[in-house]
Amino acid sequence: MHNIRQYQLPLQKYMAMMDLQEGNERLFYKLLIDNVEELLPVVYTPTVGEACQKYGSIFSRPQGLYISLKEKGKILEVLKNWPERSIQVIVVTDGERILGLGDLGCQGMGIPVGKLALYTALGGVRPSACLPITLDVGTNNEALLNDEFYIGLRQKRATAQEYADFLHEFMTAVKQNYGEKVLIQFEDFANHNAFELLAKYGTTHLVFNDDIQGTASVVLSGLVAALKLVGGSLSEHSYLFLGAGEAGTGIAELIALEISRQTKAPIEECRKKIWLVDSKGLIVSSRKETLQHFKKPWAHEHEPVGNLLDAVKTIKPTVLIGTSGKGQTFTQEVVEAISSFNERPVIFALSNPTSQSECTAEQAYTWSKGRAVFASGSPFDPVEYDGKIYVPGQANNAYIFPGFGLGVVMSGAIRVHDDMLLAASEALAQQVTQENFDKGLTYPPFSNIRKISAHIAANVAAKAYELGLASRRPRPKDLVKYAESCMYSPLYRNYR
Ligand SMILES: O=C([O-])CC(=O)C(=O)O
Ligand SMILES: [Mg+2]
Repeated sequence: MHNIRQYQLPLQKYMAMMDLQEGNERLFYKLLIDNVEELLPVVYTPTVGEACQKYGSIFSRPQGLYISLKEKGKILEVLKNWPERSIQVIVVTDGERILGLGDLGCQGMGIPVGKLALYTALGGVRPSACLPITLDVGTNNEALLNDEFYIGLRQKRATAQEYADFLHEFMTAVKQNYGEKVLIQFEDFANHNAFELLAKYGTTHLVFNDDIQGTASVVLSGLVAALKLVGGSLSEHSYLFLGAGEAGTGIAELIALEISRQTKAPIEECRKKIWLVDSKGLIVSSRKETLQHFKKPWAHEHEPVGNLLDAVKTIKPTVLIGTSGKGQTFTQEVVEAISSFNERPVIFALSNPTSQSECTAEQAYTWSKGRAVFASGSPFDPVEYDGKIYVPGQANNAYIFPGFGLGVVMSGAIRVHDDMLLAASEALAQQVTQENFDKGLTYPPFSNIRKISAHIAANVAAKAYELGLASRRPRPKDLVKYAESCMYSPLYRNYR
């Protein structure tokens, strides 16, 4: 830590940490686990975003497995080149939507590498059981195509049938090589592909989309906890989203599902409490014809509204959630408007990295005069406003996916079910203590994350058993203890 702290720039710390991961993996995990709050922003958002943008020019050694279009027809062979045989979790990207930074092509590799480092540090999945994969299907990022240090194929992205065939070969090869019980986490795919892949492979493979499902689970948990601060039940609130992509529609659907479970009302009814704004304004029924299919369930009866501020004023939501990938879109006017009719507005600015956050923590607290219950996707430091300290929560899927994945692999689950996402969400919300609430926090601190992950894993596994999706028999009696016993710890062996 002394060495790492000597570096001034976060990117230098990142590079030093990546060197350490390569040179002394145990020490890397020991540092990360013991200093998680300090190092998470280094190996994960926001710094990993900058690292991906500059990946070619900071490149020293390859990490993870690249599979390019050139390997079409030989993907199984390529997979067999990876030295580890017993893989439990794959995180795969095609780099088309890296955080809120757009198409970074092959340089998106930083994301699967970073996510899997958290699988191990936060969720205790053995490092050798983790496989980061980047599918190189080209990039439409002109700057990268012209960059002498770009590390990927210099061609436009494959699309349509060519893309579908390539992905199909990949999915088939993974199952053939590693069996049914390898968890495949899709990460940072563009909207259209993300929804399609999840729907297509959800019934044949053990797949999980972190941006749709992981984000949904973490945000639902934060909302349930926020209700302790603002009062009311989920169904008594109204929700407005800016951004109707993977995170926005994923969160919206999980909220609707949970409301439906709680009130026994049909899910179609529950969806009506939730409104989404995209780049063309409020999603309303008159736009239905031209909407992408994943937005259609949110096209409620309403006259057209062109922008977020007007939508806030007409819908009068109690909860405002940003998932658009664009920074500084929760303007002073927007925050003041929602604060004018809510005693305690709930404001979640979820886009990553920090540069893309819809507003900063300081802005949220200042413009709401200290009344907002605020959380963000990337970390913000505590803010002092009017003599009081406000601690923002970090509503990032990093709370969920490591424990979720551990629960899946330890129970030998063969499919992911939405109820397992609800189970993860519930377990996380239960880990928020009175002391956290007293500080205005809707998430427990990351310093306890391994204990939190064990509880999430146990609840997810319990649900998998209940649904008949778990293949590990017999079912361990105490699932929390079992989860803890499965967790990798970076200890040196004793030699005699
Ligand atoms: O990586 C993160 O910090 C959260 C996430 O999945 C995303 O923004 O795509
Ligand atoms: Mg992501």
